[in-house]
Amino acid sequence: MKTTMNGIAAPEKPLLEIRDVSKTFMKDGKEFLVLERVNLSINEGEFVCILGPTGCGKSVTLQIVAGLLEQSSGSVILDGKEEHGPGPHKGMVFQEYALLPWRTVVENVEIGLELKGISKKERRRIAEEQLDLVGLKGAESRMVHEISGGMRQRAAIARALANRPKILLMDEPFEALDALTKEEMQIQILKAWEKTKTTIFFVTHDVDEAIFLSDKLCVMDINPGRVKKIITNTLPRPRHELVCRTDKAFCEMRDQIIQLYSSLKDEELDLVF
Ligand SMILES: Nc1ncnc2c1ncn2[C@@H]1O[C@H](COP(=O)(O)OP(=O)(O)OP(=O)(O)O)[C@@H](O)[C@H]1O
Repeated sequence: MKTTMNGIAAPEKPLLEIRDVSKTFMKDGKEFLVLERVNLSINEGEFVCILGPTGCGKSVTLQIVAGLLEQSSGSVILDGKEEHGPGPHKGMVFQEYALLPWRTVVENVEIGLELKGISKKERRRIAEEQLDLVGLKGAESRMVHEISGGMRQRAAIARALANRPKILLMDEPFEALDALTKEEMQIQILKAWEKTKTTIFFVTHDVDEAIFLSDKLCVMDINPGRVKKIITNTLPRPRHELVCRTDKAFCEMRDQIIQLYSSLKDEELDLVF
């Protein structure tokens, strides 16, 4: 809860509302339900992670919010308006970096700005600012094939942030990286989030990553994908040091989530027997 200047608690404003979203796909000529009445609200400036076992529908949920998939029922409200389809106000970062190999790093970051018709000088200024924010100062003129996976993902984040999106949607963005680079990237995204105050909706199946990054965790159940529990993250900020992963609060949250996961397995066993 934020406080106003007179010290009175102000209600937080939901930026994104996923309301009763269900999704079915066709499989072998039959409909199968992947998401069942998913409800989730994300406040402006919040960092929310969606977590759950493989196949529970995390990516499908994110793709519906991104406008890349259409829900079968329910609605997605962004900043008070019902959303249909993708748009520049939704920045996206996926596991694959999707950078254009024939462009330099800075030219990749400028793509969205170019489409918006921003002048060359201004888009270069914005792109360089974003590259600096993600720790890529000095790599502006390098080609994509000349930089590491971690650097490519930084460039992809800079490109998404350059458009000043209302929300940044990230689907397991660090999964393809080695363990050390993944940890560096987690710290980097927290720093970028703190500076830009961008709302972030982040998909992961890595419990430690979700606790380290988020304000709120949405744990999903499987078959069909549903919201099992929404947990407020009690781990103090700032969290720039990985050592906070040994904090009591971190370990308690980890235990809580692991217990939730084992209850998902029990339910599946209940169904089997
Ligand atoms: N375009 C599609 N057509 C048909 N089925 C799909 C499609 N996209 C996803 N699915 C199915 O929907 C279910 C949920 O997929 P989703 O990718 O959202 O899972 P996830 O929770 O993100 O898993 P993971 O952690 O492994 O990435 C899976 O059974 C998947 O096979």
